[in-house]
Amino acid sequence: MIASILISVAAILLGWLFFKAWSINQYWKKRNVPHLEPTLFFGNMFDVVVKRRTQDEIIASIYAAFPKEPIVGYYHFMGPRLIVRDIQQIERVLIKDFKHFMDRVPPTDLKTNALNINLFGLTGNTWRALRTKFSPMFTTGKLRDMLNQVTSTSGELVKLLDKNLNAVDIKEQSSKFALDIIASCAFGIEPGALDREDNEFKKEAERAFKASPAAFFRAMLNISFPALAQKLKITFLRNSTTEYFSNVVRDTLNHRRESSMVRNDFVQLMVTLQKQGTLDVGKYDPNDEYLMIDNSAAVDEKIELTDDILIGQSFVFLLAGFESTSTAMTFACYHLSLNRKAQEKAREEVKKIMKDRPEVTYDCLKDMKYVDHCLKESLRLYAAVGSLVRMCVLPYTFPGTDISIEPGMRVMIPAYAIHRDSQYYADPEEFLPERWESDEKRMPCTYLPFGDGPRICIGMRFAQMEIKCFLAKMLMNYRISLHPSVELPIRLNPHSFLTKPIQKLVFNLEKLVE
Ligand code: HEM
Repeated sequence: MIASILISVAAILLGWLFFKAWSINQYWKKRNVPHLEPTLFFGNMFDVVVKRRTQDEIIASIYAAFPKEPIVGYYHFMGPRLIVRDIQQIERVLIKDFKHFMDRVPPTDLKTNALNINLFGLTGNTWRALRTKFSPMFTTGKLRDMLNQVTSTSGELVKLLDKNLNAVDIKEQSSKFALDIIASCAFGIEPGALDREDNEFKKEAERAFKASPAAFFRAMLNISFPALAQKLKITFLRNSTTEYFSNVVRDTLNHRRESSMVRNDFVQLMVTLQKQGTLDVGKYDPNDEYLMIDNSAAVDEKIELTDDILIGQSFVFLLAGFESTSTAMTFACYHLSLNRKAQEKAREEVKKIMKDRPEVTYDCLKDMKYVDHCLKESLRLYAAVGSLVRMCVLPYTFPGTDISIEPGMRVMIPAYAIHRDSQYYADPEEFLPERWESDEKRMPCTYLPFGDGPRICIGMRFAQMEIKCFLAKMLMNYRISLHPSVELPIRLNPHSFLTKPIQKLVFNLEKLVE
């Protein structure tokens, strides 16, 4: 008797679950929005789970399936979302109608975790107030001051690489380089300190970013079902990781305040910001304009810069700037190794600019135009973030369409697909740095490795400076070729949050002597 009641209850529950999943899958059909047929529970993301394709590759195939549609629907597991295909509509979402699409995620509980108070995840006016405070940290003047930390770390990198030139795992080496720079600039740790294998900071960072089924599950839950993740108290990172990094920044902040020590890094700028309430922008530079967001719609939100807020920002610089930068360095080496002519041309440029100069300066990097084009082209083909996300925060009707959305709807900008669309790039699959030589302006919002609009990557130029410095050192010191063991074409890892190859990219380095 009890068994049959239990079986009936289970059957009803199961039936309800299937009905719920089925009715979610009717969302776009009911609204007459074009979409591909989803599967129950997985929506259009089944291939991600079985590691067949990445989220961005799936989005690109949906993008390709509707060449005439400005906007299409899809299902991110059990969440209906939109993909904006049309460039003018994308420009509206990212820039012109930004006030409707200000956030990426729903507001989080800022009290439970200091690291939640960071620029990437913050919402609404709190984000805006903080972004305005932190933007001056990334102006040309401040980056120039920080270059020293980058160049001294790049010297260490060459010493490290010289020890073994065969089958070099560039991702591993560039990760050490990027981590050392972030540790030095955002956590106030001396450059080179991470060279020791037993370094605690390095161990913790490696643990935090290690790809594992548990990490994939935590990331998926937080991205796809943030409300559920909050309820279950499952965060992106383990509590021990949060505690460790919070303590490092807290100790550094206290030390800087108590001692007379001054260093050119983000920690110092944060201490000044906390003391004065603002940062001096310094000399006007047109390159800084991208940081000066339109604040006309901002409510004058007063934000007290507590230590927790500063900790959150140091941490997001690590979270947003470590893996993305080292992956971009690896992909740039990959493209240069397969395109020998481009590699030689880039090397000639670097050698010419660096002739009779002991060290790379900010102006040297600025003059390396071809290296810049190689980096731009590499990021076009493999942008670390292949799909930008915005959440609708005010009801919106896409102009010229019947598609209306309500707050809470996620809208995806398919950067990976746009970067490979022959409408915007001739021979889109080819690595052609020369395409960036012509000065004529590209259509807005067709090049998005750092996003666009008021929420564009705040660290864009810091990252470009760091990667160009890395490439300049690599080109001056080594001829780079792909190790014959690397299977081509490369495949992307569907279980990685960022665009990353599934196979290890290893290289042979030939030492160049002057
Ligand atoms: C190659 C390296 C990097 C790439 C490809 C990259 C890419 C991106 C992208 C695509 C976004 C989202 C933009 C949008 O939604 O429109 C973003 C946001 C962000 N990035 Fe980066 N990033 C890189 C390096 C860095 C570095 C080095 C830092 C810090 C030092 C950083 C800090 C941030 C922050 C704080 C945000 C959130 C900005 C906001 O919402 O106001 N990133 N990045």
